[in-house]
Amino acid sequence: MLVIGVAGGTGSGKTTVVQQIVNDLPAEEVGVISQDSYYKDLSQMSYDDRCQINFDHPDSIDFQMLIQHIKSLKGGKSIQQPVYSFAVHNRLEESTTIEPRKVLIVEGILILSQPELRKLLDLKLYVYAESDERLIRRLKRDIVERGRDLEEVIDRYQNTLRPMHNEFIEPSKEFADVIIPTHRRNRVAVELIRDIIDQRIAQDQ
Ligand SMILES: Nc1ncnc2c1ncn2[C@@H]1O[C@H](COP(=O)(O)OP(=O)(O)O)[C@@H](O)[C@H]1O
Ligand SMILES: O=c1ccn([C@@H]2O[C@H](COP(=O)(O)O)[C@@H](O)[C@H]2O)c(=O)[nH]1
Repeated sequence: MLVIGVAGGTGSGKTTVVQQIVNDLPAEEVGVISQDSYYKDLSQMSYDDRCQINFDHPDSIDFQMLIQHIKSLKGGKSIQQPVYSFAVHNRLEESTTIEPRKVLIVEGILILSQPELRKLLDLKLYVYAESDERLIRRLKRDIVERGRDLEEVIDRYQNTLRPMHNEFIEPSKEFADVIIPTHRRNRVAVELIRDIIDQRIAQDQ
């Protein structure tokens, strides 16, 4: 199995790049897991308390479970991936079955920040966009898709998102094999990654 890690700040375009890569591959050969599914279970807290959590700090993620799940998939076993709701800031009761595939893409802001996790990655990508562009994208997305308002997004950006980005995410760029700029749609970078994946799939046949 080829395991590809895709990191980058919020709004950098990770999900979009992963989608472009996946669209070009046969569905039965590629699986995607998102770091967002591994936010810790906060059921014991009230909604108001959950709203105060720093969701950009590595401690908010159950990396042990994520690492265990990648190891299981590498070992040919399926996993039950938790389902996370941004609307309620919590894990839901249900889970999603993910089957092992030839290619596994693991995507999320902090994917390159954890040494134990990095060891499991065969190819490390960092998706890059300027911070003002990321903030604009995040504002639009969170208001339209995640039920936030302007004040909430700006407050989180200033208090947790920006400092955590500077402390944990931006420095993890040094571990990337390839940095993908997304100030515009970047077809060439996606084709490059696709070629690497094609070669690996062909080798395994
Ligand atoms: N290259 C790009 N140019 C313009 N908009 C983009 C680009 N890449 C992503 N977007 C938009 O920015 C928003 C955030 O992108 P997304 O892929 O969800 O980022 P991430 O997963 O890194 O948070 C989405 O609305 C997406 O359509
Ligand atoms: O309950 C939550 C959990 C996380 N967030 C924010 O999500 C982003 C990470 O997701 P991306 O898709 O990479 O943008 C992170 O910056 C958290 O602040 C949230 O708003 N609510």
